[in-house]
Amino acid sequence: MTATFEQRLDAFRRLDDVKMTFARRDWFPGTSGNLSIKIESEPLQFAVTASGKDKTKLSPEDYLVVDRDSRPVDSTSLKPSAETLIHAVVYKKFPQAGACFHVHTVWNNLISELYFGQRAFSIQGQELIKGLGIWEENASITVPIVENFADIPTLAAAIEKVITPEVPGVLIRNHGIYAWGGNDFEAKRHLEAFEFLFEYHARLLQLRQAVVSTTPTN
Ligand SMILES: CSC[C@@H](O)[C@@H](O)C(=O)COP(=O)(O)O
Ligand SMILES: [Zn+2]
Repeated sequence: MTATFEQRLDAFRRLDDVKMTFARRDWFPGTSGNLSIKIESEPLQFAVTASGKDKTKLSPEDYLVVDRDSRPVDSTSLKPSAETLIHAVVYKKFPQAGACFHVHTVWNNLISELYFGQRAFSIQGQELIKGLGIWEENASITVPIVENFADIPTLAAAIEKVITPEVPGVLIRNHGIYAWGGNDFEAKRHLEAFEFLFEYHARLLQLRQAVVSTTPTN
């Protein structure tokens, strides 16, 4: 069934809300980033940001609805995000996912470059890991990191291969993060938790370095 007018309006309003919250944090530099909310599972349809828009602004032409092949459901002059295929991969691999958000931040870019050699970033014993829905004591998480292939089908295939249901996110080297959740509230919480963990870890490394370089050796 095609998404109803009410379903679209609800998804677009939710996207507006998330978008403006992230925009206030400067999470969309240079028109980067894209957001989606699932509307229908069978057949898959989701609302996604239009490509190349200034995501710090609201306009009547910010979103469109696409199908499982990332094609617009309605006739429209809007182009779906260039990275819509990645959202589709997430929804197809994890049918329970209801929203997927992508941002480029300095912290996620730094972590993706620092740990690209291991193709993963791991962190343990941080309270904010609970923000990812992982409640065990002293939990550790591993976020996969993929190469930033310019060809989006290649990038989407690389992402499909490494994402797991345990950790709701993936880093793209020197590009950004995709995070998802059962709905927009959960996907936002996951993204915020990841960003906290990345910033904490990068700052910790900096501080340790500063302490080492100012500690007398004798
Ligand atoms: C302008 S830099 C960012 C783009 O290359 C891309 O990575 C991105 O996140 C936004 O693309 P978009 O097509 O607007 O969804
Ligand atoms: Zn991007």
